Amino acid sequence: MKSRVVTRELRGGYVRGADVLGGVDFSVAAGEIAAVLGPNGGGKTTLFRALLGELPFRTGEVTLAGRPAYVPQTEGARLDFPVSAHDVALMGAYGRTPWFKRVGRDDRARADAALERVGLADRAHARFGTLSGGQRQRVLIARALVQDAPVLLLDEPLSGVDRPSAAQIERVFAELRAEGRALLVATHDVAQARAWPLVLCLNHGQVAFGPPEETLTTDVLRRTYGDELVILDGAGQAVTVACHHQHEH
Ligand SMILES: Nc1ncnc2c1ncn2[C@@H]1O[C@H](COP(=O)(O)OP(=O)(O)OP(=O)(O)O)[C@@H](O)[C@H]1O
Repeated sequence: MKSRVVTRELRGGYVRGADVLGGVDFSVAAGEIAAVLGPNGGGKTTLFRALLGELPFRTGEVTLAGRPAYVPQTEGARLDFPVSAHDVALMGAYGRTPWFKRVGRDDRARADAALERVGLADRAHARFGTLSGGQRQRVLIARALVQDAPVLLLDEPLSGVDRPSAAQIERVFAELRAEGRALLVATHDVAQARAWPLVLCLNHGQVAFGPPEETLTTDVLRRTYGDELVILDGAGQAVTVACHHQHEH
């Protein structure tokens, strides 16, 4: 299968020489989804910034099928801007619109279609800040759909969202995979990662990369999170890591 993202010996950080990412090697093919697991400050967002070309210092190789779309956590979004869900989705078209042109009718239609895909056609004119956390997350995914990128980088898209939003988001993930896109999803949910074909475990450097049966072992999770955070089920299988994030719901 054709690779959409490949990194070789990727290192990088914010200050020259102080690597936050130390040697990351992985490859995600068209139609695949990879969970990116790691503790708080483990380097998940930094990896995404490296793939977006935004990191001040980077060495090694990154091969991408095209510019990736980044879907941030909705918690970081400003809620007081007077923008509608449609305005936010339309922002996905800005990257391909020259500064001297207005966003065209086609892109407006794409924004409508993207909101429809995430189940928010009826909220298109609602103010972004008045939507629920899960709905805002879906709008941010709609923005990425408008961008039409071959690779999507999503920062904890399922964390703290309501159940209907989570179901809708997972449906869209399945569609995006069927379209041959590659998805990297930062998550704290080990059980979720177990359901996906690939897992990348990061703790400043790469701890493991591969299918969940190889990567989600107790040993790997302990090296990723530290002993005290890994919770085992009756069969000794690591099921979760103690939550180190305070998410608002
Ligand atoms: N802009 C920045 N300047 C300097 N250091 C930074 C910057 N952003 C992050 N770091 C540092 O890089 C390291 C990795 O942070 P990063 O945000 O990538 O982790 P993360 O895995 O995404 O964590 P979280 O789960 O909290 O989102 C941390 O030690 C952090 O302090």
